[in-house]
Amino acid sequence: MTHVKSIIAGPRPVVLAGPSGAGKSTLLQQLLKEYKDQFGFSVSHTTRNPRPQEENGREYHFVTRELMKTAIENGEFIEHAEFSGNLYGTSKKAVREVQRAGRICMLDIDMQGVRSVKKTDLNPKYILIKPPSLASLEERLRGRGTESEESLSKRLGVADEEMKYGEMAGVFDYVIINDDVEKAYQELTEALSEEIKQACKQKNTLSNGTGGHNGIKG
Ligand SMILES: Nc1nc2c(ncn2[C@@H]2O[C@H](COP(=O)(O)OP(=O)(O)O)[C@@H](O)[C@H]2O)c(=O)[nH]1
Ligand SMILES: Nc1ncnc2c1ncn2[C@@H]1O[C@H](COP(=O)(O)OP(=O)(O)O)[C@@H](O)[C@H]1O
Repeated sequence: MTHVKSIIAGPRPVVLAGPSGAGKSTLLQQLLKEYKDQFGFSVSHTTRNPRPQEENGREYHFVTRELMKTAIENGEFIEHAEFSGNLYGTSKKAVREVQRAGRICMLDIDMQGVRSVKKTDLNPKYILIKPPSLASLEERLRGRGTESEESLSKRLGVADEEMKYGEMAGVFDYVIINDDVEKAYQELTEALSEEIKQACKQKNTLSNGTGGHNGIKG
């Protein structure tokens, strides 16, 4: 067991995993927009090249392999993995920053990352996002227009196995099939309803500064 709790205090984080193209980013973007005070994104490091709309420090910290390897050796990461020919990893700092802001930390990681996190005491809630079929996954990944044929086939090549692991009993707390995106989003907010309720309550308490009372005297 790797201990990370002692350096990362705060509410229980949430892991979103599922094959590339399942819709994790789409659902996360909607959640982080609607509940921007309640949830925060764990900005991972990666050695892959940024896509046209991506910004360094927002979607990822885009770094060289050399820099990332050194940081891993220095113990700066909770977990890391090689995916489709690139390194990806969650730094302790990324999670700490979200926790410090009083938000629930959302991690978007692959199945290797899930396996690694399970060996730590981070103890997140695990949510699996699945596409309705492998055919629709391919269609969506092609439609996104971000991948070369090589990268596409690498992603599809591991998707089936990733889902098989994800579907094993006890690995995930919730499984959401992202067929209709609005329905999937609703299921996600239901899976997080307790977190949303708690975070909103806490925010109200903080904003009126009275421990729950509305502050109006008399
Ligand atoms: N283990 C691990 N996986 C990550 C991390 N960040 C992203 N990933 C995963 O890496 C895979 C590829 O991510 P990306 O290149 O952004 O492609 P996309 O998920 O298809 O948009 C996805 O399965 C992500 O969930 C991380 O910090 N650790
Ligand atoms: N329910 C859905 N129906 C159709 N297309 C979708 C749906 N959800 C997401 N997409 C599209 O599929 C592609 C992959 O989604 P994305 O969120 O990037 O997946 P991931 O982050 O899991 O790799 C994107 O182009 C996105 O707009």
